[in-house]
Amino acid sequence: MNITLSDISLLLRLILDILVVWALIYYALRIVRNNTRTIQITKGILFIIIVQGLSTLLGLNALSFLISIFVNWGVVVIVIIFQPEIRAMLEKFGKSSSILGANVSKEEQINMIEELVRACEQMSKTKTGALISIQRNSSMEDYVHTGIEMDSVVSSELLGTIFQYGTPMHDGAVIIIGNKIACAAAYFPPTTKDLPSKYGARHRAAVGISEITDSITIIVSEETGNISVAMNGQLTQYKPEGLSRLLRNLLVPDTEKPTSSPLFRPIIDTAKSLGFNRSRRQSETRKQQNVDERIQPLEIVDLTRQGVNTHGKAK
Ligand SMILES: Nc1ncnc2c1ncn2[C@@H]1O[C@H](COP(=O)(O)OP(=O)(O)OP(=O)(O)O)[C@@H](O)[C@H]1O
Repeated sequence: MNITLSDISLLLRLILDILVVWALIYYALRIVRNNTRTIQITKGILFIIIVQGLSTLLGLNALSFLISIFVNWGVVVIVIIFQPEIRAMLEKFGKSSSILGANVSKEEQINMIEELVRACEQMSKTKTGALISIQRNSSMEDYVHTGIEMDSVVSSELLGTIFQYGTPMHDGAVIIIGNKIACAAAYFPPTTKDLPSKYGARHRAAVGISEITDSITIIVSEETGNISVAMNGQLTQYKPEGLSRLLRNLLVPDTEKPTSSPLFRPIIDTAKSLGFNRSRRQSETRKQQNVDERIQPLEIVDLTRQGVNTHGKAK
């Protein structure tokens, strides 16, 4: 059998086509899964598609006509409704890692984590409420503009001062980009999910921002002093040592590996954010390590699962 160059080219194009479509579906499903709003809207769209199928099958022409008008305009409606999610997805594809983007060295990043964890530990002891979000691949510029803009290297003293009760900037969130505080007193859109009643507006805001960006958001509870982290719509409680390990795992780039050419950086970053850079075993080990760092399993609020009662205990 003769395989020509055009056959190989056709095969490569086919593989590329499948990979791109797969990545788009994978991303879309991830966005839908992590956000109650998108789950509800997707259910609505599926319902309309089923009704249209049935109406065509049963010959209900008027209903079928009405739905077809709706479907024709549906693309525009979907783009408008999903605008924040589509934007987040495109930014994720197009932007390089915030660490690389902000040109932060490994030492600076480690120093930022140490200062941040020290601040959280101190605020936890004094029960000072805090909400701190670290930008990763998705841009948080829009949220920076809702607060008081700053450009200061992260230090535990500065974070402690910002969240000091009664000061003008203590209300709202701090956003960290690279190793700098980009703003204080920022507003995050709260989640629409049903959270256990012990979680108030601060935790809602943290979960909300974690649903629409890939940020890491740390909450220190004013009520209990507990430190929690919101990521991908999930809230997990950590001890300071666990928090430090988690942040190092997620934020400190692996410098032993050779750095990639700037041309391929966006592709590699996207692949990394999709989890292609880690072997399954490495990712399992890290996951396990993070699970071990959690303060206690019963305190984990897995918001993607339905079986959570009002005390935050998984059924
Ligand atoms: N949408 C928001 N964006 C940013 N910060 C917010 C938002 N909503 C509330 N906050 C912050 O959370 C504070 C109120 O927290 P609240 O006590 O209601 O929440 P909580 O989750 O019960 O936290 P805690 O355990 O600390 O009491 C506000 O003073 C404000 O600083």
